[in-house]
Amino acid sequence: MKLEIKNLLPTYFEEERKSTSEIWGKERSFSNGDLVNIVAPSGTGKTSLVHFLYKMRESYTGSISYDGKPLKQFSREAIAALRKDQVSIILQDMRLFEAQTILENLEIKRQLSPYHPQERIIEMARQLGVDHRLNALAQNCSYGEQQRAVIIRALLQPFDVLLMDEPFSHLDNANAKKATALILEEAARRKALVIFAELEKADHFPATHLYHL
Ligand SMILES: Nc1ncnc2c1ncn2[C@@H]1O[C@H](COP(=O)(O)OP(=O)(O)OP(=O)(O)O)[C@@H](O)[C@H]1O
Repeated sequence: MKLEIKNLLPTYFEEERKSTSEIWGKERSFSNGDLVNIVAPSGTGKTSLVHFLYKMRESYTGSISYDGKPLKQFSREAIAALRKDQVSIILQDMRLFEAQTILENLEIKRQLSPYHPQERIIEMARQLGVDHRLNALAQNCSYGEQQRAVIIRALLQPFDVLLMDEPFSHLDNANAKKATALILEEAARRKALVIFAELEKADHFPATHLYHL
């Protein structure tokens, strides 16, 4: 799948941002297998960019297209299909069902967009060191545990593109490394494009493209 951005800029940013950014105001094209690290200090628009790419917000000028089709033209049905089968996301805002267990949260997602068998949930949880929390209610889990669950949730569905906005903000370095390894394994399995927005350059992420926002 090809993701292209052209002359993109949040409507609430000054035009001059285009002259200092390697993303805003530029033309970029990404495809399957690309590992894109977007380095973005606070306030440079990391969350805005990820929200735009997932069509959660449309307050931008310029264009975003998937396989040549402008995202702004996707119907409600087309965007639902895109999110179900082609584009997965790890947001800062974790959006777990608080009164459900971690396993229930993950199983709901797995059944919605089947890709892996249920055993894979357990394996991934073990790999990230949260298997002992699978039967705990999401609301009783630490932010770090919830964040690992959110990472697993994103990896349960099929995808060609994985969008990540500060996915390791609640993890220590050792756990961030384990999570990166799992993400890379799952992305490689699908030959996916990964867009990884982070405050600083992530040494444990083998980026094929590095841009400063
Ligand atoms: N809808 C909006 N209207 C006006 N300004 C906005 C809007 N959304 C975001 N901003 C501003 O744009 C800037 C970038 O916001 P964004 O959340 O994209 O940044 P970020 O790089 O993800 O920051 P952080 O690392 O602090 O999460 C901020 O100054 C923010 O206040």
